Amino acid sequence: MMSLMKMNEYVATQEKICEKNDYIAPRLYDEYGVNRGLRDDRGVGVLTGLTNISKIVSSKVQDGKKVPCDGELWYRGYRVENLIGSLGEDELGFEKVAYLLLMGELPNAEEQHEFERIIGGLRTLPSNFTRDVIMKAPTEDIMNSMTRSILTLASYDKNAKDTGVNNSLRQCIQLISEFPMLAVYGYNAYNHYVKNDSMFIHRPAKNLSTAENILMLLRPDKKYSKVEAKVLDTALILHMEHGGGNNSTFTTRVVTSSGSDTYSTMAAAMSSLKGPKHGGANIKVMEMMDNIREHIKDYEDKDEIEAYLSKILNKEAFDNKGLIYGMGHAVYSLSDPRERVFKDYVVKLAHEKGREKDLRLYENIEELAPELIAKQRKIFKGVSPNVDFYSGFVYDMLGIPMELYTAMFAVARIVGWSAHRIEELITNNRIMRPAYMSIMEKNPQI
Ligand SMILES: CC(=O)SCCNC(=O)CCNC(=O)[C@H](O)C(C)(C)COP(=O)(O)OP(=O)(O)OC[C@H]1O[C@@H](n2cnc3c(N)ncnc32)[C@H](O)[C@@H]1OP(=O)(O)O
Ligand SMILES: O=C([O-])CC(=O)C(=O)O
Repeated sequence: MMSLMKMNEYVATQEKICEKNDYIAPRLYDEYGVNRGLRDDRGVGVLTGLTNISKIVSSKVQDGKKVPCDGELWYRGYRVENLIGSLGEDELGFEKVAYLLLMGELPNAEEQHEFERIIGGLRTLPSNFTRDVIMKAPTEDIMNSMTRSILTLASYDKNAKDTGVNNSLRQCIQLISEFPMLAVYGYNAYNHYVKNDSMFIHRPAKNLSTAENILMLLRPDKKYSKVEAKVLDTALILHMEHGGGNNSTFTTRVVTSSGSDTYSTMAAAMSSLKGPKHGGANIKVMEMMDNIREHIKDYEDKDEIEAYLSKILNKEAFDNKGLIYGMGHAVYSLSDPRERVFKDYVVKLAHEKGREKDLRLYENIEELAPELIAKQRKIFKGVSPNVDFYSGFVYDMLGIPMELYTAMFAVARIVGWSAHRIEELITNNRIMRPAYMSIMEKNPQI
């Protein structure tokens, strides 16, 4: 077999050839009227579908002109903050909101109880699945581990290929129940085999909610407080759904439209979500914050913080990608409503846990970064902190390990993906096939 060094040398040379042959001048996109990233030059997405599942508002019309406004997120006709606010102090809402998104209407008490009983009853994996699949080849990349598990679960489903609506709904509900186990057990395997820590695998409880199960499965003593369960439950509700155009949900709709099965569709959506510009940003924010802490002496010194953020933007620091993670959004302009809900929890938890110093650093970045990005980039719609600027800080204060942050997003977003798969199956029935303008030159020599 070729050595890694030789292979690296080979691809370093070939990379230059690819760069020469694959380069397309940005001006050609304007010339041919092609919207890069399926968005126009003001960042507005190309219209590709209709949905009843959720609505995102980021601008309104004032005196006949479209102007940016504070962000709003609606699930099936209800504002997400109102849904969260309508729950009792100790009431956990993941299952109720999941029912709303999947079925299109709020459940009555009996329907909710039945749905919770079904979700609870499905919290089980095939015999030896944890040992034979999850424990094999442990990795810190829990999204990869989960994706592998999802694809393998197809082999245990006698009806895996049936893409009918009712079979797909059954598979989606089953995966929603199984995701917390795939995530936590994947982490447990990594924690033991890679980090040399102790191994424990708790069984999930039928009568506990999704958030409680996650905390219980994660902790050696299975204990958690009501407040911790409430905070995690809220985080999951906030991450459940975000329209048809976000990268992973669009992936769900594209793959569904080809007639593929539920397992393959969800595996594709997972692969999209883990990207650092999408769901993977929650891990990146934490890595970036660690990096900033290492390079900043005074968390109160705004000049020092600004200078380091400038270096990040100029690709001279952190991962040299030029992005300040947790900032900016493809749709929101002035604010992301979910960030505001997270911020309330962050403030409460940071005081309880003695993390005020960290909170100050976050708040200073929250204040400085949008202005800096707006100064250095071409931003038409405004830039503000997104849902994941604070989510990692919250998870950290709940004792959830960083490797699981994007997986927590997936545990929630599979609900939205499922709703969109069902909507696509019921309403569309046409393969998605956009066009690419070919600028290739024909070579008549052979
Ligand atoms: C759950 C979620 O998916 S929320 C998003 C999570 N992602 C992140 O936090 C990663 C950091 N943020 C980003 O990369 C971007 O803001 C995205 C991917 C979320 C949205 O990207 P876009 O819609 O292309 O943003 P927008 O149109 O406002 O960008 C305009 C310019 O500002 C840049 N920009 C936007 N956000 C940032 C940022 N946080 N840091 C640096 N530059 C940024 C864009 O790269 C673009 O630059 P370019 O013209 O040189 O290509
Ligand atoms: O909508 C998007 O582009 C990103 C997303 O999924 C979210 O913010 O939850």
